[in-house]
Amino acid sequence: MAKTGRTDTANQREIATMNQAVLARLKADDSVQVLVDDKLQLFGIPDFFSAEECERLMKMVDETARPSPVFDVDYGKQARTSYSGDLDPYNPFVRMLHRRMDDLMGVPENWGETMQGQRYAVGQQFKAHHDWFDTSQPYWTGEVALGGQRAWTLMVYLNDVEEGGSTDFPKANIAVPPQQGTLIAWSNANADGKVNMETLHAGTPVVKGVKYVVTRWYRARAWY
Ligand SMILES: O=C(O)CCC(=O)C(=O)O
Ligand SMILES: [Fe+2]
Repeated sequence: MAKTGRTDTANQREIATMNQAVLARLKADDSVQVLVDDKLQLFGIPDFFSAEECERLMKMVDETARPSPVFDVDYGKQARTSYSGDLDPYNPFVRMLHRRMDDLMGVPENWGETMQGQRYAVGQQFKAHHDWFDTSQPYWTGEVALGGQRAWTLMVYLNDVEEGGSTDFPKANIAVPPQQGTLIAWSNANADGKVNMETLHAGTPVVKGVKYVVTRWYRARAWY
């Protein structure tokens, strides 16, 4: 599991402000289901992407996905055995979906990272981790100078998985099953803008079939 934690106090304040606005917006949105609202804030929206959009994205993931540990941030040895890759941020279809997510959140496009696609074959998984950057890693110096911490996570399941592959939040005792088009969103921080350790989560091993997801992380300020 990645070491998690600090960010500077200015970034904490930015995250706290963002959190308040985003939480109010999501709770006022009829399409949004509140899945957890005590230890962490976790929301779900069925059919956020259409089946056609999911099919198109899965093809794009197949074109970009490579073994995750080779080029991604270090989540710890073998924590992540899926294949992953960033989608093309200039692709009009990707941008259209980015904007839909930004509108849900009520934040500018350049607060969101480019959607990252992931494909898990049978047996592949993403072991329990936090999405917060590991501040002990060399890449952190660059990240803090740019967008700061990953304040929010949005994830969309692109297909139904025959067996396995749920996203588990062990501290909140909830397992979200993959369902095509469903978006889940959670804040990685507490109200004070500091990391919420209860957001520990895992992509559990696929037992049968294959699993495709896209993830878009949001900072609390522009990162490009
Ligand atoms: O695939 C999942 O269910 C979880 C993925 C995840 O946690 C991540 O991409 O950070
Ligand atoms: Fe994650």
